[in-house]
Amino acid sequence: MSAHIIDGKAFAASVRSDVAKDVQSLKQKHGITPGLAVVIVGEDPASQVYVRNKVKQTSEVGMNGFHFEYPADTQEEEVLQKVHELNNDPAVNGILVQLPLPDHMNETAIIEAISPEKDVDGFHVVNSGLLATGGKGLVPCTPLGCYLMLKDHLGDLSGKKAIVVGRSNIVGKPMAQLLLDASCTVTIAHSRTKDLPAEVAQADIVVAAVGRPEMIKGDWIKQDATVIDVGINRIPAPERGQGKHRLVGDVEYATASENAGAITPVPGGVGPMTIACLLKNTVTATYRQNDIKK
Ligand SMILES: NC(=O)C1=CN([C@@H]2O[C@H](COP(=O)(O)OP(=O)(O)OC[C@H]3O[C@@H](n4cnc5c(N)ncnc54)[C@H](OP(=O)(O)O)[C@@H]3O)[C@@H](O)[C@H]2O)C=CC1
Ligand SMILES: Nc1nc(=O)c2c([nH]1)NC[C@@H]1CN(c3ccc(C(=O)N[C@@H](CCC(=O)O)C(=O)O)cc3)C=[N+]21
Repeated sequence: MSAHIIDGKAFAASVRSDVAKDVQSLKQKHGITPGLAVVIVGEDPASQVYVRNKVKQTSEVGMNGFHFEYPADTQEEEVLQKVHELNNDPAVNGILVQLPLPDHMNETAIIEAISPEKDVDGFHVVNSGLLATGGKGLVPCTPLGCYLMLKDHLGDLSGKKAIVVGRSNIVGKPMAQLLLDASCTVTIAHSRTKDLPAEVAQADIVVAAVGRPEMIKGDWIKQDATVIDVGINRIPAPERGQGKHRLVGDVEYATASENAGAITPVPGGVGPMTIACLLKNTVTATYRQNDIKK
């Protein structure tokens, strides 16, 4: 059996269309245009596409976008200064500082400088704390996108066995938290996990967030499991011409599709949903900052 392909690109378009409606209503009823500020330091080539898509889609949904680029050798103090300025700017409802930051910067210090109400990435310790304790904060975009796709495809998730491979603060941990909140039985695997194939084989839901091209093999996947592939890996593709690359996920897609009930492709799966959820979080933040009920 060949798996159902979960179309993240189409789902993201529908999330953005809902966001655009909210933006319209905020403008018409309240005279507010949500604003998203993006701060980028240095030139990480993998981040460039992401940033381009963000800028384009921010204006497509009718929001204001503010874009700040700094060279890689900028002092941390200058970025902190900008974050403070954006915290105090009423036209800015959401702030995203693109990661990774150059090595000489303290990533944590910069993230914690963002006002939690404007932290549309959901990386601030206040927001991760709220997520961990069932509070109402802002949820990191990538896990939120994965969760929305799972809910849309499976409906009730309660009692399902889920495995999250990867335990980063930005993907793995918040993903596990969301699955736990949805009453899944959750395993979090990482580089020290003893028998990863055996752990994966038990799961009804597999979320792969490792950052290693196609490391989750297709024959590990339980029959009819739902597979969400967060990985975005650029690998050489000489078959497309000299120096060309292509994107692959963390899951061996062709073989996993034979076992899985449903699977997200790369590209066209989690990536577009991440950006859609960033816009969604910006609208959510705008409602809350202005004390408006949706
Ligand atoms: N689609 C999207 O919107 C986004 C995609 N990504 C992609 O998702 C992937 C993960 O990102 P991120 O969480 O930031 O990555 P990190 O590098 O921060 O974390 C990777 C995790 O994978 C674990 N890991 C590494 N090797 C193995 C292994 N052999 N077996 C099991 N676990 C392993 C690590 O374990 P340990 O903790 O033990 O070291 C770590 O917890 C990347 O491909 C990234 O590009 C990221 C953000 C957004
Ligand atoms: N503060 C911060 N927040 C982030 O959320 C964040 C970040 N920093 N740094 C980088 C990672 C990576 N990330 C992606 C989002 C969308 C796509 C995306 O749209 N991908 C398309 C493909 C794009 C292409 O063709 O290259 C897809 O998968 O279909 C990719 C990567 C967000 N990240």
